[in-house]
Amino acid sequence: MNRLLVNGGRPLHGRCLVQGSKNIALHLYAASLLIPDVVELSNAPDIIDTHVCAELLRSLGADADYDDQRLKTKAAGKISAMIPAELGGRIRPTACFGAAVLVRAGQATFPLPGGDAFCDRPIDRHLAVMAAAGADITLHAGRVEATLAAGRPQAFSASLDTAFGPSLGATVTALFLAVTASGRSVLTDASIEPEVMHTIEFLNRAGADITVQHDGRIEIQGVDGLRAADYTVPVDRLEAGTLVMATAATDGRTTLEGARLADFPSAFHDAVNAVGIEMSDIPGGVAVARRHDLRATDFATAPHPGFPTDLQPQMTALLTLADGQSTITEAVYPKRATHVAGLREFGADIRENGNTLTVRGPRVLAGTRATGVDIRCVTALLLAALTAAGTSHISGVFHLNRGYSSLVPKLANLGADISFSDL
Ligand SMILES: CC(=O)N[C@H]1[C@@H](OP(=O)(O)OP(=O)(O)OC[C@H]2O[C@@H](n3ccc(=O)[nH]c3=O)[C@H](O)[C@@H]2O)O[C@H](CO)[C@@H](O)[C@@H]1O
Ligand SMILES: C=C(OP(=O)(O)O)C(=O)O
Repeated sequence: MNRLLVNGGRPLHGRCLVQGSKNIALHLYAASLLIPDVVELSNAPDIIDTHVCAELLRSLGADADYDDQRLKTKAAGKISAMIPAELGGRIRPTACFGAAVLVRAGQATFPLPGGDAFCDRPIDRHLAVMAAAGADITLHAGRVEATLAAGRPQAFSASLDTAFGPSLGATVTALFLAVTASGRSVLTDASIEPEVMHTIEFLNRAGADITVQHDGRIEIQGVDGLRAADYTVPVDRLEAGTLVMATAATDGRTTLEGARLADFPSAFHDAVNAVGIEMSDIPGGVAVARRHDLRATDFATAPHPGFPTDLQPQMTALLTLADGQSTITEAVYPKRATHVAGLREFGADIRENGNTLTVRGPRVLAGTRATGVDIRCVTALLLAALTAAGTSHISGVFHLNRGYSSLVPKLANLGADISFSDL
């Protein structure tokens, strides 16, 4: 079933449960490799990336069993230094896994990151942090080889800044290298994405000594080892944000169970509020509905609590329905515009100039055939299809399944006319 068949124009109504966060879960899976004892991660989403990570953990010598939204790991024995390309090349936090392997095995060889291919995924900050922790590093034929001369990371100081702001992934890599390093490490310009904050909370629960200072510095006092821990993967703010936009796009009224207003970054609230979407905390979830007809707005993606880059394609789709001209600036991944061609197939009026998209609306979208080439691209096309007049065929379901466990049945339960198709 590699296509979606959508008959658009049906408002979404009702309640649906938001899944556990893909991007937080992936970093927790990598962190579990640091812990020789049992780790239980509950509310772990049943998505392709979870299964790839479980297989990766097993290939490295750890136990990893996924069942009923729970990943249980035990990395007690010898950890292999080699992350295979066919697994590490399919997910994004590959260098974070590489750092965990380096800590456990004293050496690591890993491929360049996979995940969505909407633009380059540089790892220079990850490698700089590994070098600062005492690793010798070579990069050859798309593989990194890292060896800790002392067998164990040394304490270090590092900035996690990039030309596009603090690196989420490199901050997690730095945390992994510092938790059991000999001495006190200091991270500056560190990312404060929820992925980082939850990884810190999880590691501290496992016995790490990590403190986030008022000025944003992260200080890590190395400990001798980590102990068994469990953690509940928090709500997926990206699935929740997608459902907020799907509700507004179809002029529906939904309750997103398990979510709270505090789960969404402040810039997301600002943008949806400007567009005319009402969100409120109610018992058990967040209620969503339009406050008035959709209005154009301008926004830029930015690190947390900025507008998330992973919701930019969906917001672009929504703004095609809004009255007026919207300007969208993609400042985290300047080339993240894979959704534009597909949205134009639906009749959207979008101009692209560098990292800026200009959307003119409102457009009456018409059902079409379109192909999604990455997770949020296919999600944006799905949003367009939910509102378009007539039937749409969306290809690229694989990408959807990488990140959403059951978005399609959820939308169907809310009243969308959507199904999988072989056609
Ligand atoms: C801050 C931010 O929004 N990070 C996003 C990033 O996380 P992810 O961890 O994948 O990427 P980073 O946060 O590290 O990347 C942020 C920016 O820094 C650059 N960079 C990164 C590492 C490095 O060594 N050198 C370098 O230049 C990247 O190209 C990017 O432009 O992609 C994920 C998937 O879309 C999103 O969920 C995250 O929200
Ligand atoms: C781009 C994303 O993830 P990945 O990097 O895992 O493809 C995303 O979650 O939107």
